[in-house]
Amino acid sequence: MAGEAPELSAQKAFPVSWDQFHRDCRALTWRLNEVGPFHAVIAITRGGLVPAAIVARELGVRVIDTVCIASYDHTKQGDLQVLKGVSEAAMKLGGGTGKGLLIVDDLVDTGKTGKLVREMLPDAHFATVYAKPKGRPLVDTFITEVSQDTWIFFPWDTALSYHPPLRDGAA
Ligand SMILES: O=P(O)(O)OC[C@H]1O[C@H](OP(=O)(O)OP(=O)(O)O)[C@H](O)[C@@H]1O
Ligand SMILES: Nc1nc2[nH]cnc2c(=O)[nH]1
Ligand SMILES: [Mg+2]
Repeated sequence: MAGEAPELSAQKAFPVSWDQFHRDCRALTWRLNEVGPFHAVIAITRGGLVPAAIVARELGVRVIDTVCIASYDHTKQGDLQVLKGVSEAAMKLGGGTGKGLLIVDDLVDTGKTGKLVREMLPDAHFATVYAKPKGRPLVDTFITEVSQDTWIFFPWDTALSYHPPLRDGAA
């Protein structure tokens, strides 16, 4: 069933800069360091790639795999498609159930993506940088919760742009 996020304009915007995202990923790593050690990091692409790189570097993990899932077309979520599953090597490192593996994503919203990956790796630790209330129960470790009607804008999706002066009627 395709879930529809309310139109972007109706939502609160939560823009995140590279600097803020890097600091939030480091904060996530401080928490994960209490839970580890991990044999491998599994990034849920594409949003999990940047946090996975930062977390792996901070935790000294050198085996990084991906689970490639497509579901959102901008703000609308369609059916989830698994384009690539967990590699055999990573599966083996996790004893077939994900034990000692760390799944990383940028955020959990409805929780559908997290649920699908948890079914693949039930004993893995699932971490995201941000979480919305609906998806929060799926996540083992996260840094910041935002409201369900917030749309997070990640640094790789945005750019600095010109904003006209207030006197010229800028919002
Ligand atoms: O909890 P959910 O409602 O399932 O939403 C969370 C997922 O949505 C986004 O990915 P998206 O599917 O947009 O793909 P992308 O990471 O390649 O941008 C985000 O990176 C999470 O993976
Ligand atoms: N960029 C972005 N992608 C999402 N996918 C599901 N929720 C979100 C969100 O809040 N921001
Ligand atoms: Mg994603």
